[in-house]
Amino acid sequence: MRTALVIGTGLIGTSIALALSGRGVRVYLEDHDPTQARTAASLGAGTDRSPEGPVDLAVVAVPPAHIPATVAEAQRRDGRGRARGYLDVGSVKGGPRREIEALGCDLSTYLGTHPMAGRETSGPLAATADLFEGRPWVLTPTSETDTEVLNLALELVSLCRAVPVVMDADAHDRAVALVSHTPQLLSSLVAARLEGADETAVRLCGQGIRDVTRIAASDPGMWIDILSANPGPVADVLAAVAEDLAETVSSLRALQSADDAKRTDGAAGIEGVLRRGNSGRARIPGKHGQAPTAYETVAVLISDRPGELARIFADAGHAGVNVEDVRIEHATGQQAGHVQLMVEPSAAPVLSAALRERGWAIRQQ
Ligand SMILES: NC(=O)c1ccc[n+]([C@@H]2O[C@H](COP(=O)([O-])OP(=O)(O)OC[C@H]3O[C@@H](n4cnc5c(N)ncnc54)[C@H](O)[C@@H]3O)[C@@H](O)[C@H]2O)c1
Ligand SMILES: O=C(O)C(=O)C[C@]1(C(=O)O)C=C[C@@H](O)C=C1
Repeated sequence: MRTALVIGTGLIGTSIALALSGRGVRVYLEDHDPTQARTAASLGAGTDRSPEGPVDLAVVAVPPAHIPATVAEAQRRDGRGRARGYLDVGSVKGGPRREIEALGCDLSTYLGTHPMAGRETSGPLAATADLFEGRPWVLTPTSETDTEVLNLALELVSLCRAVPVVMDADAHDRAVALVSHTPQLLSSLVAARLEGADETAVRLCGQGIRDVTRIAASDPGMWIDILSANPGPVADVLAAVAEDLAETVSSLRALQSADDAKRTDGAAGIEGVLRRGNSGRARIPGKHGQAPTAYETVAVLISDRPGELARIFADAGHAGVNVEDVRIEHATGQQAGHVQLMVEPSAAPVLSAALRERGWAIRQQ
């Protein structure tokens, strides 16, 4: 692929454009808000001038409700279309595809796709070239899809260092209802309990609630669009969660009972939920889609000043230890926090000893 047109230069469009530009593709940037395209261009994602003729691939990265009309307009521009192939990156696939078909689009040059990577922030300034590295990128070809367009999509996925996954559009929508759309709502529901909560309670927020509510900071406008395009499958999963919730409430009420037998049942109910949670969590794939790996955490106290993280990673590198994952736990009301370095279990004692030797304070886990 030599040229690409990205329509919609927000978080996802600009991240794709940065990855493509970084690998030598000439990228044209377009947005209905020209300041977004200009910002993306200033970040090095490409040019905000219009291409003179058709490009190899047009990537439509606008909100789901605008995808069908945007694909149709791009295919029809100047009677010859703006590209050899068109793909969208929307979070829902079945409904938009049916609308694209209803608009009379050419289905041979269109392919619906969905990169399973994102963030809770929007816009070009939140974009990064490595957003998709090692992440699944769903492709939903049908018997009508041209091989050339599928190959262009595979090349795009490979240039973004993602992992292609081929799925049927409706199966995709049921899967993301489970692994993305319901989690978004549950995160929002937990965070919503804090809205009117007492300040004394809110001040106690620790890492657990921060983990559970990170995506509650997402843009409501984008999510209304996503959920409106996939309401049935999300309602099905949420209804199953609601049944579990009702049972969990009963178990907790039983635990309040004076009757021993009821308390035993209540404890068994709660234990059941927690254990099912353990086994569901254990199924989440590890880095780069590999089997889940149990890493050991080395927690190091760091102060909040420039260069601390760089220094700790350099010291881990000198010790010959590969840091597999990292998290930062900020201490309330202090200019300090703990950086949690996740490493292979055999590397944990080596890393702890090396960091202690270099003066770092290690917290026992
Ligand atoms: N945010 C995520 O985590 C994520 C992950 C994967 C896929 N997606 C999908 O990617 C798409 C873009 O999401 P985002 O997070 O980058 O949103 P964003 O809000 O950061 O960017 C969307 C951009 O599209 C522009 N736009 C809106 N309507 C347009 C139109 N008709 N023509 C041209 N430009 C238009 C907006 O001005 C904005 O710059 C959505 O379809 C979303 O479902 C999002
Ligand atoms: O990490 C996040 O912030 C996300 O929620 C990204 C996430 C997801 O649920 O995995 C959100 C919606 C997109 O359609 C794809 C990715």
